[in-house]
Amino acid sequence: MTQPTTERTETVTVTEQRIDVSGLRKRFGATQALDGMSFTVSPGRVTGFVGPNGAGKSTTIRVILGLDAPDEGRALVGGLPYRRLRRPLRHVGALVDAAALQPSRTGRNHLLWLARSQRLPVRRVDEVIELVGLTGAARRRAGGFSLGMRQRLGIAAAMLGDPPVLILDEPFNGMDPEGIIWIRRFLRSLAGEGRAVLVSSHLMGELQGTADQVVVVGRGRVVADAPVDELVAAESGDRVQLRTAQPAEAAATLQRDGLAARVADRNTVTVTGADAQRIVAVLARSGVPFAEVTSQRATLEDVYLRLTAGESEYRAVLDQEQGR
Ligand SMILES: Nc1ncnc2c1ncn2[C@@H]1O[C@H](COP(=O)(O)OP(=O)(O)OP(=O)(O)O)[C@@H](O)[C@H]1O
Repeated sequence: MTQPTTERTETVTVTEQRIDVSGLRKRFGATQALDGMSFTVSPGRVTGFVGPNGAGKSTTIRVILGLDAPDEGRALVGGLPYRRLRRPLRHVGALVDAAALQPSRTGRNHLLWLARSQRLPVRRVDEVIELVGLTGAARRRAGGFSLGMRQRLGIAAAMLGDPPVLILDEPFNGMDPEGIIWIRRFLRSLAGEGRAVLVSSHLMGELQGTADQVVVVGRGRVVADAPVDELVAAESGDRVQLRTAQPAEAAATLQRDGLAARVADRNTVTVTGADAQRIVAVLARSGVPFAEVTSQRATLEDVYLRLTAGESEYRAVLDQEQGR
């Protein structure tokens, strides 16, 4: 029997919604915390949100969640400012301060209280407890939870309303290695379900395996906003390292073939702008011996350090100009 063509697939579970941050400015006394912050968090993607201390990440998240009002600009979730969402937990789940708990309450009671206050079904509480792997601990007092367990409880709270948009501020904090692996998979599965996920972090390594897109911020504005793969590929710049007992001959041979090769040390040559295959072919033809040819791939950490080092220099120059 043929299936009716109108039958809906079961994998689509959430409506697609995005976060739009545009031209946010916010001043605290003499500090310009946000200075034209603009970016989008798209559905079906994990977007990393990174930057040095004081760059404006938390302030941006607070503005998106309606906890701070911007002086200028706007932040929309699914096209609406947070304060206009009728049942906010159904639209956006957030982990902002995992320590904010009533310590005498059990983990489960904390979630029950939240669910009731937002008129969410009570059965959802046990679902999210299982989802974050807290089944064994949920009936214990939250005051005795480790930071990693509090993070899981905070993520459970964020998931209560089954929201299409998730905002997690430093979710890797306090997680043990097993917890980090769990959260990476969890974030990927949220994006796989079509949710828009914004994750702030200082751990670039974690984001490289997890985020599709990264928004790097400094001094209250966006410094870079690009797919992780693109940033890493651009940083890597087709750099290949060659191990050889005859570096001078190898470099000269490669240069004669039009390649940008230079001797790095007594048994290493670095080549840019060519792939390993071409380098091996040139050397094999000329008969110069070599031991190893390795493509050098940059990490997201390299990208981040370069981008934010620029920010620090800018800050130093600016501070000097302003006589600080
Ligand atoms: N309530 C406040 N009152 C005064 N200054 C504030 C307030 N909140 C933030 N700031 C300042 O605004 C700037 C941006 O801070 P924010 O916490 O948003 O940065 P961040 O990128 O989240 O930093 P971190 O990585 O350290 O959490 C900082 O200089 C901070 O000191």
